[in-house]
Amino acid sequence: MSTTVTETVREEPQYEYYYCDHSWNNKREILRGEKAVETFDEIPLIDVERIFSEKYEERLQLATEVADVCKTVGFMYIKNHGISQELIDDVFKLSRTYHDQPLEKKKEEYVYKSETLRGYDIHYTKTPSGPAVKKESFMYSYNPDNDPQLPNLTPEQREQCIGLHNMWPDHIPGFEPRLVEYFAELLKLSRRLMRTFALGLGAEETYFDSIVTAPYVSIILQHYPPRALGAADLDGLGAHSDFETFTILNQDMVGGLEILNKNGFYIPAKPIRGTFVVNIGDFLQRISNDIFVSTVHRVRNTSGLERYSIPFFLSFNVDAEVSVLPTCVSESNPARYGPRNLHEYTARRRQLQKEAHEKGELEDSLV
Ligand SMILES: O=C(O)CCC(=O)C(=O)O
Ligand SMILES: [Fe+2]
Repeated sequence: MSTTVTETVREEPQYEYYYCDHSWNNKREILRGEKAVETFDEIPLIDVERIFSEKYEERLQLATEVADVCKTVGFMYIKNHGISQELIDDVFKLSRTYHDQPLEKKKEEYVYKSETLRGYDIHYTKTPSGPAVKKESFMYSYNPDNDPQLPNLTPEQREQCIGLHNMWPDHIPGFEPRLVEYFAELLKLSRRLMRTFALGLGAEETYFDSIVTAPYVSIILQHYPPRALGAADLDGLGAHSDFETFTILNQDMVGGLEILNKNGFYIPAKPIRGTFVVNIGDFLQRISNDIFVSTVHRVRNTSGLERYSIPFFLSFNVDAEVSVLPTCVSESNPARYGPRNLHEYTARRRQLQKEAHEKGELEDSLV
């Protein structure tokens, strides 16, 4: 009898639940035992120096390598990306300076003071001795006035660039100018990478150029304190997929980011100095007709140290209706999705967040 019970339990499919499309009801089956498939157990490192090459053949070769990883892992480290280590070190210093301030000071830029939810946010977890900070963040977004490639916008298009309403802690010397400089550098890199993805999906290199002229982009200065003793939630950031086109993540040397492989194992994205982690988001998966994969990941800071990371999320221009790429469909594999405006989707997300906050319903935020 007991054997039968054990076997029944073993046969039950198991799922990893994750946050996507406004809900935690998304699940991936964990493929173990006989169901296990070939999957990754490490994150590839790609030298992207060829992104700057004058030779089309070299850029194409890089795009093919990158696309192989986007189809299987959805995550990669990139090195030789052209962004100075001095600038990277400076933005981490500024992030530490910001987060080291007293809570009341940080709340001067509290997201719920802002129409567009830019600024400071904080999440707590329960512990036997009361709430403990799980993660806090400072977010800022694309401001067309700071784009090194100034866009030509109508007043309506300009008004939709929510980074015009960024909130800055003016009392921290150099904070805004250095972070704006970092944003501009990453914007340039991301436009190059978008070309690499276009090529990797079999399209013209410039396929996306006209819809990343004034894109919706955000940077978050994330701070994960060491996990509190007896914390109800082991995650600093729960399992989720990113919803934009792709993310360029800059992490410090502490570690804690983990990537879910197909057999349900979380693979650590160990920090490698001088690299960024780049991962595909849901929207690029969607418009690639699921050829590229948006992989679930989470952050668990078990180090006992403060952890800082700085993700950069790239979307398209606010008025871009984007369809599945023609190169990703065929007669036998038609488009699985219709056109979508990612900006409307993100506006809806902000609206839901605001409503949940007003009702005091944010599940893990006891603010
Ligand atoms: O902090 C990290 O390493 C990852 C952050 C992340 O996944 C996110 O903000 O979407
Ligand atoms: Fe993420």
